[in-house]
Amino acid sequence: MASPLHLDGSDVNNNSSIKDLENIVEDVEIPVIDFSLLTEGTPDQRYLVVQELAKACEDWGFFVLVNHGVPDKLRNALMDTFKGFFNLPPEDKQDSADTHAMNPIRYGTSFNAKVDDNKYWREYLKVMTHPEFHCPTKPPQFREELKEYSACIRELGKKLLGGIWEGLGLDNNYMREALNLGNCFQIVVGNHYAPCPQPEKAMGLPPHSDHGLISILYQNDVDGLEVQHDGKWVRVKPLPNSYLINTGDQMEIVSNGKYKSIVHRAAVNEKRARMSIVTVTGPSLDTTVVAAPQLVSGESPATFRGMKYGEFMEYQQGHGLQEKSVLKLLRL
Ligand SMILES: O=C(O)CCC(=O)C(=O)O
Ligand SMILES: [Fe+2]
Repeated sequence: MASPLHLDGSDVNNNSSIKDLENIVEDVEIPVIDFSLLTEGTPDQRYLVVQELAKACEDWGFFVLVNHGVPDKLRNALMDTFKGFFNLPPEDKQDSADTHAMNPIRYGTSFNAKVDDNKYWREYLKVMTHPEFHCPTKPPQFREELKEYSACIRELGKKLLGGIWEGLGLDNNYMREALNLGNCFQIVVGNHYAPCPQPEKAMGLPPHSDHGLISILYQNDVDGLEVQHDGKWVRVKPLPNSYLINTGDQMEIVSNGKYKSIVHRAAVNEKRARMSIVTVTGPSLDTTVVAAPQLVSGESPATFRGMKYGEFMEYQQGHGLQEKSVLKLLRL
């Protein structure tokens, strides 16, 4: 795949401090959660995996999910189809050009090329798939595959969230209603990071947290995701066929700060194109998200003021991406 970016300086991030290259570690054990125990385990196994999930969310905000049940064939087909989209002639991709944060289909480079001071070495396609399903018309197989994939990930997400609420001592039905998860917002993001001639000077995505409740990510066989943990950047090496799950800003609000959204970034390399597909799941866009009342008390007052999820997302997507900048605005 040819890179849509240029090395005239404008697309390479010259701000090397952002990279913090000294501080990257690889040999850290990231929590692994066996999804099948949550759905098919004995009551004892389920109890234990809910505890593991709670610990992973509290200590990391990030974990590897295995035995998730999403067919490999479907995942691989969709990855190929996203690749097919990025390979289309520029004019076809420009039909979906990112002009506004709330457009249901958005293609672009960097994060928000209109406002980014430094451009990121990334090409993306963001497609809203729930409560209304959207899809680009090319490649022709996109619609069917994305429909099936997004439905599959919604199911997975609902079950994972169920386990997370349980670990927080919250009632699943209550949370479904409070966050209007029947109309949950879902967006599928394809990222393409072409080989970069000067990877030491560029970033694919800068340090940021995701806006939703949880994000469910998989990548091709090229690493590059780094997550912030205990003051270090941990380079993630996924297990074969796994998903990488991270908690987002709405989870931090709902859990009243107990489960922090994890700050992560994407590094690029000189040799091989990297691709990732990230599905972000959140409450319905019109839900005003606040801490679950059961987690607020005299000793633990609410940490964030409420904001409609749709407004939160629009603000985050319409500005430059910077750590947890939107969440910080809501801190009480
Ligand atoms: O490509 C990756 O590994 C990270 C992508 C990401 O963080 C995002 O799309 O929000
Ligand atoms: Fe992200």
